[in-house]
Amino acid sequence: MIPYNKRTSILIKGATHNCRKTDIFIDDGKIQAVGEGIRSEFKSSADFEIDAGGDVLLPGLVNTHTHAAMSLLRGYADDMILFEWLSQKIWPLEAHLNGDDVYWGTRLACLEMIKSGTVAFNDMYFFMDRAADAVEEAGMRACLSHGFIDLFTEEKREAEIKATINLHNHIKSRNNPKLTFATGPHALYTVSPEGLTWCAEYATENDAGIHIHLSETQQEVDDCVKNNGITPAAHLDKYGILTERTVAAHCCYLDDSECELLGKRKTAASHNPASNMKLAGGRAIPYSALKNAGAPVCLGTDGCASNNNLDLFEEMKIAALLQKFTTGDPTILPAAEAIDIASRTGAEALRTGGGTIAPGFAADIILVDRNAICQAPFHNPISNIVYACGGNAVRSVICDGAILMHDREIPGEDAILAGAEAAATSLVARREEEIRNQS
Ligand SMILES: C[C@H]1O[C@@H](n2cnc3c(N)ncnc32)[C@H](O)[C@@H]1O
Ligand SMILES: [Zn+2]
Repeated sequence: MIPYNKRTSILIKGATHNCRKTDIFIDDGKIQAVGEGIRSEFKSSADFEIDAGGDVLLPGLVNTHTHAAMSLLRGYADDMILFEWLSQKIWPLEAHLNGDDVYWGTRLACLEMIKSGTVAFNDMYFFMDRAADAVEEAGMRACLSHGFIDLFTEEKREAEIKATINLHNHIKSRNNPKLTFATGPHALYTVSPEGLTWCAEYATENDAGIHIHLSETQQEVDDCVKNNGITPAAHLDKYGILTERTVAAHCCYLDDSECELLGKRKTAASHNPASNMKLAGGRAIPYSALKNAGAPVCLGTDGCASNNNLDLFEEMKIAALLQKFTTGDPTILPAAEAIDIASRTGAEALRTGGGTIAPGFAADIILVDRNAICQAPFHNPISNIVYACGGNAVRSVICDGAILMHDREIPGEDAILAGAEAAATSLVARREEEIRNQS
């Protein structure tokens, strides 16, 4: 019997780590020991053993920008310009969302993320108490934020403040260390200065994260400079949004001084290359400038309506290729660094305690199939993982010392697929009925 979703003491034997055979012992949700031949020392302490058979051991991946329940909108609206896509298709459909939709959409998203080696994610959406149900049942870690959109009116701002405080209280009441809270000011074009200030102050008072979209398009930059006389990052900084607890998604159009500012504030930039390419944002994140400025760069998928999946293996490859292609420099963002931005830097930004394979770190780890086609030949498993493998090469996932997937099995998968399919069908039907009534 596999003890799914329950903390256990686990001995993993014969994994490949840093090109060497290694064992790893996990207990109390933490990595206790890593090394060749530690099995004799820990054999009697382990409740469960996994024979890794050479599978590649990696830190669990961290998706630093998602709207998980948008998995229900996968394929609903593609091939459009960002603002038209949001205002004509996505927001009118989202107006019909209810808590059950968010529950099923987040269940589906968690299933997809676990299947592709992700253990933690940073999520901004609505009805987030129901997202919390889904995350908890899946056994993952998540930082949850209510998408705060006041559209520059005081009435909406009051409602968003209430929703944010309610979510914070709800998460505290669950008393689950794997669930954390962030304020979620959507973007500078949807949130007033008063709203931004409130989100910044509330997060700082509560030592919470801040999750925001930043500098996704040229339009956002042009409008910000026209309306405020300063660049988007400077605008957010004016209202206290750029902190070391902040994750800013996209960051495509940051200029050098904005990269310096993120570096100074230690604000993490979440790179979402697939979404940027699909929505044709027109520019890749200034990866080297951010890195040189000391700003942590991490990786995210964005929602399933603009990606259209949650596979961070694909995202690592796209990130590496996009940097190489746009800079003309094939040495930029090498494979090991792509894995680093998909795991360690994200774990640090979300303060999960994981992201590194060493004693004392959270037992958030994955095993990638040694016998997958993408690992043949086995010259360089790190290269294979970034440039050849997809998330379906992941065999096992452990989060907080609990097994979430073993040999690609996750309990309840069929019921999740059925529940999500039904929720998506009903959501679109409600929107279609509205369209019929309007015409
Ligand atoms: C939280 C809110 O963010 C919206 N959303 C989803 N994808 C993007 C994007 N690339 N840029 C801006 N907003 C986005 C969701 O549709 C939701 O309305
Ligand atoms: Zn987004």
